[in-house]
Amino acid sequence: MASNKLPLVKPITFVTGNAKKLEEVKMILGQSIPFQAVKFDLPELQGEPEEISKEKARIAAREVGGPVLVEDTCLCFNALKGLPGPYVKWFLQKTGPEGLNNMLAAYEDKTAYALCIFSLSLGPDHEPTSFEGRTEGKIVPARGPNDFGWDPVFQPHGYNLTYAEMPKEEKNKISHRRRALDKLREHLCTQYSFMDQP
Ligand SMILES: Nc1ncnc2c1ncn2[C@H]1C[C@H](O)[C@@H](COP(=O)(O)OP(=O)(O)OP(=O)(O)O)O1
Ligand SMILES: [Mg+2]
Repeated sequence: MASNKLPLVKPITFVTGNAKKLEEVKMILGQSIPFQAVKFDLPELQGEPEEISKEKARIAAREVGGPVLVEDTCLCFNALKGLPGPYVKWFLQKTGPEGLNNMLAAYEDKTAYALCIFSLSLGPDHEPTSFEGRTEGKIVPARGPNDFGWDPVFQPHGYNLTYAEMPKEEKNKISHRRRALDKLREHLCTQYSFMDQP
């Protein structure tokens, strides 16, 4: 029976400058989607999270000349109307996780959400499609190993542990990145069939 899925030349190239991010994506996707990784620090626009992610995908598709996947992560404080959001990387570099917690000292509301937006582009002439995952939680004084970003100060709702204190498998079951990747996997598996390079 003829399949009505679109052919997609594999693998998709995941472009990121962040080795830890790549590690999580590999753990979550396993063998379900054929992809390879390229280490490249893509320039990032200022603006709304989805547009930042899509623009990274457009640039990556031009660089790679084929199907690419990129991701942009935001940490959004409700008391600050969503800031630092996509700029959390630069806040973190200057202040460390503890500085992020201190930023909320003046506010009663410590709630926050982690937002992850993957963008898939099939190539330089294609408009990217985005997949968003969001996990609600709150910002707490840092606890747990400080080896990935703001993990020590983010405690997801329903847990007594921060992302940093949770076993990796547990974090990857509920994380913003997991939720976004579930949507991406569903999209790829229902719309495309993977084929080898001609
Ligand atoms: N799951 C996570 N847990 C904790 N910190 C994270 C997580 N994901 C990302 N971060 C950190 C890393 C960065 O400091 C910031 C997100 O910025 P972002 O631009 O998405 O990453 P990046 O610049 O390190 O990689 P990329 O090259 O893919 O853009 O949040
Ligand atoms: Mg980045």
